[in-house]
Amino acid sequence: MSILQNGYLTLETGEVFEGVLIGADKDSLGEVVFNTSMTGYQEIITDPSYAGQIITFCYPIIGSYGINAIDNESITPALAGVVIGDLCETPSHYQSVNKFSEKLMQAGVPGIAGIDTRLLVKTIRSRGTVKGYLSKTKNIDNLGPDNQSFWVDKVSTKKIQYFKNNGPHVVLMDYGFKKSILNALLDENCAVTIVPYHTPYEKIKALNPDGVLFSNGPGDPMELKKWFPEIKKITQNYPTLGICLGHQLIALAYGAKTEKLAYGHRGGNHPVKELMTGKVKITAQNHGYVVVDESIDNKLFDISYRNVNDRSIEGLKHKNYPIQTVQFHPEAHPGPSDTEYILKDFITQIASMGETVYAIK
Ligand SMILES: NC(=O)CC[C@H](N)C(=O)O
Repeated sequence: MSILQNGYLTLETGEVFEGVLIGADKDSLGEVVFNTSMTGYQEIITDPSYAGQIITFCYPIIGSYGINAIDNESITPALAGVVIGDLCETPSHYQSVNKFSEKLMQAGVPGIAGIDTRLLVKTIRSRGTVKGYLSKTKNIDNLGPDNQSFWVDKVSTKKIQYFKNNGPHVVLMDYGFKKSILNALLDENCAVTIVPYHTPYEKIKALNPDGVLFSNGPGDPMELKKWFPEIKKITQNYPTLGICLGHQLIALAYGAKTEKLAYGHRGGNHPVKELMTGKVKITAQNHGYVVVDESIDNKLFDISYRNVNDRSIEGLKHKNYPIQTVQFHPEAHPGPSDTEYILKDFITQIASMGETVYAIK
């Protein structure tokens, strides 16, 4: 049992929040973001897309249903820290095997509890996403060593992994994929090959996939600029689905631009409108960047989904190639599964295309 120690979250804009340190005993610098989901803290802290970020949980009590053995989205949490209101140290759930604070400790992730998260979120909303420093001391003048890093390289697989199955073969381009994406493919009987993010077209071709899925992942999509030509080539040769970072990368590979949102979309209740049908779906989201509306070549792409709150781009469909991309998370986890049909439709599509080869335009 550790002795509670006071600590501080210092924002680069000067605000200081005092609380109690939890988790790993170390200082940490990261982009301070917030997630509005009411449940799903385990999936959130293990989602590799949060690498390098300090997550503020808007829900006031964290830890009440513990940590279970099945809901991790990756083996090692990559986030820089967590900020919470009340910490529950007496979890109650039949599947719970661990406490939230112990999970943080084991994962080497520092955190701070007892924070007025409403005030912190209001501050981020007015300032835009800011950097913050978690530490035992106030660091108003010095935010500590910068942890700027190419996070995709840190969280992507180092070696090719293959999952045998009877259904269509999907290559999963791993920018820091969530386990739920792999599970959704395996549940539909897909054979899956997970490949590192820098895998070129020729190597993908040698794997002979029926379709390619570009995963979610951390950081600024422009960091992957060097690989845009290969990404474009892959999408011109295989039916493609892009999720979140994958969506941004495909848009960029075709000449669109991305920009940073003021404070991102992170939560489990983001309404998006499917433009073809006018139907609104409630989606799980976690992104700080977005594809710039005016930068999309409307001779190449149709906009398939828009966010109902801010009208930002939530999905694209290529006019000639079987390429579909979504900014939100059809695999859910945590959050609603209203859009899981997107993954199912992709698998049905690649299964029905079989050996079809289509000419590059
Ligand atoms: N979940 C993701 O794939 C996030 C994509 C990207 N890192 C962003 O923040 O916009």
